Amino acid sequence: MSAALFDAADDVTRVVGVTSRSAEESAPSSAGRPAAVAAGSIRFQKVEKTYLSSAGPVRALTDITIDVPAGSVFGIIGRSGAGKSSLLRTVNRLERPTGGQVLVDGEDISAFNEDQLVALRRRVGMIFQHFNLLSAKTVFGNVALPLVVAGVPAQEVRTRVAEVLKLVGLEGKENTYPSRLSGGQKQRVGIARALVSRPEILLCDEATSALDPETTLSILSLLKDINRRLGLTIVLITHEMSVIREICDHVLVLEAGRIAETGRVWEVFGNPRHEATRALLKPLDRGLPDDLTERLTSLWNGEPATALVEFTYTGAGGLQPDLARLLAVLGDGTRIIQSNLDRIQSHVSGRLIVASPARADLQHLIANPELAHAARIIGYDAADV
Ligand SMILES: Nc1ncnc2c1ncn2[C@@H]1O[C@H](COP(=O)(O)OP(=O)(O)OP(=O)(O)O)[C@@H](O)[C@H]1O
Repeated sequence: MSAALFDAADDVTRVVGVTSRSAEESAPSSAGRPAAVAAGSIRFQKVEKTYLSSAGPVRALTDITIDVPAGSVFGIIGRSGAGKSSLLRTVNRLERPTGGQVLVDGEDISAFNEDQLVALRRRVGMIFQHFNLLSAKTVFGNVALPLVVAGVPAQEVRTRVAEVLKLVGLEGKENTYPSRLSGGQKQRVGIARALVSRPEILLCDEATSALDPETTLSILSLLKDINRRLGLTIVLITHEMSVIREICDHVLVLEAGRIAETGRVWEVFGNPRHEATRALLKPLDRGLPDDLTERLTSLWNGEPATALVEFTYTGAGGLQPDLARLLAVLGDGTRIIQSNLDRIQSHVSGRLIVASPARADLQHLIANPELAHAARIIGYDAADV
């Protein structure tokens, strides 16, 4: 989220409902939900968003239609300015679409009045990149805030805060102030505050972007754990494919406000179709080392040489690198040079590069659909690579 564009303190105020009339029971959480719709489902239907700025209209979202299954972890990724924040924030009406509808549990939230919005924001929790904690309040005070605002009795507040602090691993930190916490602990407080209202949906706005890699992994694993244990839907935005790979079931790639592609994570990783997706995946692809690239020739002169062959796996149809089969086809002297394989949602995808003695029929031998989804000779080296 572009910090300059939004007032983060204002966001958290609206999300915990400080400015709204307090009444936890103001509108029943499932009011109006069609019987067949699972709690925690979201449908974006022809969603459009155009901002009116002093420089003229800015079209942020165009024709977004997609379902977020209840109970899934759904990642939205895209380059800066692609529209991720704009889309995420329509789910709790921090942004209002200028066209189309957002349905939460089958209800169109665009016509919600103030009371319904208060109830919606209890069903849809949110965490932020910069945590947005109140520095003058302790961990307990921050986490308790949404319940206190909602007029929940003190004893129940204590019970529920203790419950969520245990869930996020912050027992014993109740009386600590945010300034004494690490970034990861602050985000755990943010998660606890979002969960204390027992939401069906958790929105994560670049929740790990301000954290180091190790803390990022611990927060992602906490989110996955919460998703599994509580069954709540998680929608997260990120600009890092590694975050998507780590915890998401489904991914939506946005490009200039439109859907570039979408699908299950293993499908999109294994066979990225859009240029924007391939660019986002690039940092995860190690590529061939320079020392090898520089030595390779594209033509073979028939003399003894080594051929470097790249096998590509998309994860489709259960096809995996089978070393025995590769050796049976390529023969003795075949060695693995580099592997860029990933196992996502039980599907193996990526690239395997092997060195094999050059021979005239090699191209024919590797074009075997039982070996890989695609295969190509990268080049030849007269010496042994
Ligand atoms: N309040 C606003 N007024 C005017 N333009 C806006 C506003 N909010 C967002 N935009 C514009 O809408 C487009 C999408 O912005 P958005 O913040 O949704 O993208 P993003 O993918 O989340 O970007 P980033 O990763 O940089 O946070 C951008 O062109 C942005 O400049």
